[in-house]
Amino acid sequence: MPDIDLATPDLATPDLATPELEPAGARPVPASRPGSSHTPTIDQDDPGTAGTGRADATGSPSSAPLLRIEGLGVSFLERGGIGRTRVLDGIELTVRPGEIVGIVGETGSGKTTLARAIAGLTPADRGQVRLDGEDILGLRTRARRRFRRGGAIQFVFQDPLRSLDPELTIGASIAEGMAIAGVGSRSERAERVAGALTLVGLDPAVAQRRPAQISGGQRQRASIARAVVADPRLLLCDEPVSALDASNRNHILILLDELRRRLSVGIVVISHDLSSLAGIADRVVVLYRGRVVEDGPIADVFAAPRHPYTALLIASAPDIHGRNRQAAAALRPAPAPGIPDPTTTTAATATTATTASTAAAGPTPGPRPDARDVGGCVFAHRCPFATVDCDTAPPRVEAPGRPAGSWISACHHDRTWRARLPAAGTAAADTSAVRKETSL
Ligand SMILES: Nc1ncnc2c1ncn2[C@@H]1O[C@H](COP(=O)(O)OP(=O)(O)OP(=O)(O)O)[C@@H](O)[C@H]1O
Repeated sequence: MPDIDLATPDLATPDLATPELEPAGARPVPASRPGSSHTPTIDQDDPGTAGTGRADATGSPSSAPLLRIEGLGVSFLERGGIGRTRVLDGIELTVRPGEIVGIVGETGSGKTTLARAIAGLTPADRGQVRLDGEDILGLRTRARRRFRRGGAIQFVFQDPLRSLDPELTIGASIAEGMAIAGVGSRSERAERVAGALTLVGLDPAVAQRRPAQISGGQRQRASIARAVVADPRLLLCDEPVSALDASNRNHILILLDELRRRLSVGIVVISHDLSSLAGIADRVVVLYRGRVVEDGPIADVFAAPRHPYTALLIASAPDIHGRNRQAAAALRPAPAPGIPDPTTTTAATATTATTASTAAAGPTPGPRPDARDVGGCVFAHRCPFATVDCDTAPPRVEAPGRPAGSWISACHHDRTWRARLPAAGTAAADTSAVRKETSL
């Protein structure tokens, strides 16, 4: 069995305690969310899944969806104002309470646009985004304002200074949303700020400091405190750890894992770092050129990807599969003009590809149309295994033997493409030894 370790070594380190954050279970569990009347249901005997509503090992849902996205499409006006560029198309996504869902994909694949569309910050052309059953895209102006003020969806950014004003104390930044919404008295707000700081592993005295007076890791905790003080149901984290050093990165990942358990909050994490996601996420959604190409339990997807693009992405991630470069080569066709290598594109080249309306010749004989224009697989134009079906039929293939909807691949050939890999690539592409480190 190949010796492939998906876990970031630090994530497996048993000593999780830092002056800022004690190990899960060591701190007294708060009686409620900060400032909330909700009481989290935490079973201390089962810290892995208790009270979270997480998908179980087979991927079957253990509670009703918190977030349900159906047929979401987003486009932007092209420069010059003529025509629109499709950035997201037909997105389907589900997040359950207490579940962490990772979103991965190359630069320009639409990850941030998806998060912004969920939060209503970027308008959608079509589709539905339901939070606890409520169609939040369909809200009219006043209702939408009320919904936003309610703070049910909160962002955590890569740069905490996007949510922490450098001129304000940490406490004032955390309390800002409550102050604007007129929530509670000054002292009640201060109490909630202290509760939120404690929840994220910071001393409440940090409230008196300014962002420049605390470390980068503490700033990211403070920005998470700002998010959780609003008692959110959904956290959207856009590259929350990519600006941090390895130690702080792990502490923030552990914190997110704790928060989903303690608060039953659903968490969407956008990340380029597949190994970080492997440590905490339940599910992974793989985006390519604005479409979901695979969506399933992260350990299963990373162990045996069903879509060739997912396989390429995983095989090309040196932090996961440094030894799998051969497999990446086997999965990667000769690049066609104008079509980026999904694992090496820059933002600029990805944009060019996203706006390209036709693709040049693919690896199979003859020129292929861009399948996006005819409803086929978005990867078909550069997939070594594509057939004519891939250019036209919209694929949505369930994993055999799994509950419906638990593991979807947008590949007609998900059961056969692996057998067509060259022998050298097949051996290296055998990712069955990949394991999800669950030592958190
Ligand atoms: N406001 C906008 N107007 C026009 N095009 C946009 C706008 N926002 C994003 N785009 C385009 O949409 C595409 C997807 O961008 P997005 O930022 O969602 O990708 P991403 O997957 O998050 O990329 P990255 O990993 O680099 O953050 C890109 O081609 C981008 O240039």
